[in-house]
Amino acid sequence: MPLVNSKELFEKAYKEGYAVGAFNVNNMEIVQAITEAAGELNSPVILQVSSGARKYANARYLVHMVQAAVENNPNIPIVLHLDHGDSFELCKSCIDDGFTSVMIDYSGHSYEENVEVTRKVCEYAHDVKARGRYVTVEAELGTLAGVEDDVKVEFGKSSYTDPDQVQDFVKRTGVDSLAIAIGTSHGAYKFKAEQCTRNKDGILVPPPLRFDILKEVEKRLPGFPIVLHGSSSVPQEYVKIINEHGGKMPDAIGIPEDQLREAAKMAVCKINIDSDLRLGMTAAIRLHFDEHPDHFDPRQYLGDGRKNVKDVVKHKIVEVLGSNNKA
Ligand SMILES: O=C(CO)COP(=O)(O)O
Ligand SMILES: O=C[C@H](O)COP(=O)(O)O
Ligand SMILES: [Zn+2]
Ligand SMILES: [Zn+2]
Repeated sequence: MPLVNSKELFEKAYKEGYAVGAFNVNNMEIVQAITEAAGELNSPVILQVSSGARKYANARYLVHMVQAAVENNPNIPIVLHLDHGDSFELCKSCIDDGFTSVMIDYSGHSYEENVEVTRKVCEYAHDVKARGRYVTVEAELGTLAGVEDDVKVEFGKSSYTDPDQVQDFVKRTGVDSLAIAIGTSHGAYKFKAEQCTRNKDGILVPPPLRFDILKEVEKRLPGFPIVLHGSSSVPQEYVKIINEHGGKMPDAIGIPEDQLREAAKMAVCKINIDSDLRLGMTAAIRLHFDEHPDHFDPRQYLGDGRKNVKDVVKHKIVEVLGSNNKA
């Protein structure tokens, strides 16, 4: 099937209590790993492109690599989504390039500016008469901590989503899904040590997600799909491999998977994961170089990286998202 938007995927996910994984793509191996995993597990999947990815890989390369993945996996629905679009112009350009879904992230601006720009993107994206297809739009209310594109939100400067704003925002913008801030955060260092406790193995345990806010949002917007960014769990086995093979990632920590699984059963229909793929790729490549100092063929170490990324995605689909066999 051709690329799809996220509308029907989210309707089904909401009804059946699972979430669709949104994984960031930056190169061919990552596109292949994600779509092979989803294909083998008969799962819908969202491939998302940040503006950093667009700069790195070139927009045309990414669109065509995703098209190749669609041809190779004709039985699963695949969405091509812009992650953290920071302007109307960028969203427009991706829509014109064939993206089936975009995020306009104006959550760092005033509420009224966020409403205005999101509304404008929706007007363009939803104009079926103009381009014969409906492009779905995600927006954000509240700000996550961590590094997001070139913007670093300091710990303590992040703000949770205010449930009192969500109805007005959705009504005035016509947006299709909403990313909310309930304590997730971007990157591999999601919490400072002083925000956490340590378990018996000395591993940091982060503060729990604000399920009370999620429940309030769900009450105000019944049936409406919610998105969680910053949802990597930072698998400690990969951090350990990285640290034991020349890397240095002290106190890297993520969101416990059981909490994400709970969220996926609720109104959360899209869960964003990027850092865990990076960790899988990096762990495999560091291990490969340590074990085979004589290797210099990129296919050998990138092949190991690709295999690890595929394992990560399969694990997420089955154990966290619950989207296997939902294609
Ligand atoms: O939210 C993300 C992309 O938009 C990715 O989050 P992570 O850094 O937790 O993987
Ligand atoms: O939300 C951020 C994503 O992980 C994308 O990261 P990036 O901007 O480094 O491509
Ligand atoms: Zn944001
Ligand atoms: Zn994000």
